[in-house]
Amino acid sequence: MLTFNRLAIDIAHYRWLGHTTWQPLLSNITLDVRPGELVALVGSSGEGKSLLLQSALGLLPDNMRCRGEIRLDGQCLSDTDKIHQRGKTLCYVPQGVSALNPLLKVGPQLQRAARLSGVALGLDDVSRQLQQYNLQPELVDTYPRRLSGGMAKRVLASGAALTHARYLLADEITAWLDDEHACQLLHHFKRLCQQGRGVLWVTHDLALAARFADTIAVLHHGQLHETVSAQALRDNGASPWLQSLWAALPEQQFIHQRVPQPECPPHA
Ligand SMILES: Nc1ncnc2c1ncn2[C@@H]1O[C@H](COP(=O)(O)OP(=O)(O)OP(=O)(O)O)[C@@H](O)[C@H]1O
Repeated sequence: MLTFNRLAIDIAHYRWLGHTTWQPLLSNITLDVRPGELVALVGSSGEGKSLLLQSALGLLPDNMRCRGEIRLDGQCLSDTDKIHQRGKTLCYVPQGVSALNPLLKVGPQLQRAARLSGVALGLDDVSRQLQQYNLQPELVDTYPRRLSGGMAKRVLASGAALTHARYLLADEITAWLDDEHACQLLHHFKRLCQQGRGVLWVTHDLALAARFADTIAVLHHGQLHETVSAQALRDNGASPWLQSLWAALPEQQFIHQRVPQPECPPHA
């Protein structure tokens, strides 16, 4: 199990004469991702969702510090462990497509990512994987600059799935995708979960989260506001605030009601 235990992330503010103050971005985040589970992490833009994923991989920028614990199968990860697990046990699917190396063709790039997790693949294997993600197999022989934004997102996601990493930390994998491609991609990720992998998926799409995730974790004002099963949300069992956001989605016929303040205790 991948566990964030009372995780906090602070940002440094440098002042005169080398004096530094730390401003909290996230505090007291406790969240589990179990093998076989798809956890959706939702929250407003700038809440710190991407940084939370990056903290597990030792990828926080130099001007940030992380407190609390990140545990893998019960064992607390040191900074060195995080670097060691990166790409092997924990695979990051970044939000930006600039993560693809512009100087390396897609096929060798995905082969390299798989190799890091201990899987040796031929270009034929990569082509087949691309086809499963509705991409042309010839893309193995293509440089990333020839991919559209949505194609590049699917290349990144399909590449992560090719690795043998037990946990995928997937940052907005469905952004820039139409509904059909987004659902196809999430069906693939659900299948990875059925095979025993754990996925922590950052998204702004509550409708997709309610449909595909097992658990939904909501960040608000630097805290974990609530963690609820997607089934509970669909059954009207989440906090009044989250339930109202859900009810206001087009998929729910925009049921209009006053949105309670998120500060209300859940289920108040
Ligand atoms: N190197 C940095 N120095 C200072 N602040 C930073 C740095 N990187 C990110 N931030 C700030 O940290 C906050 C959280 O960023 P993060 O990318 O995690 O947000 P997010 O929840 O993923 O947002 P979005 O949904 O828009 O992708 C933002 O306010 C961002 O400006």
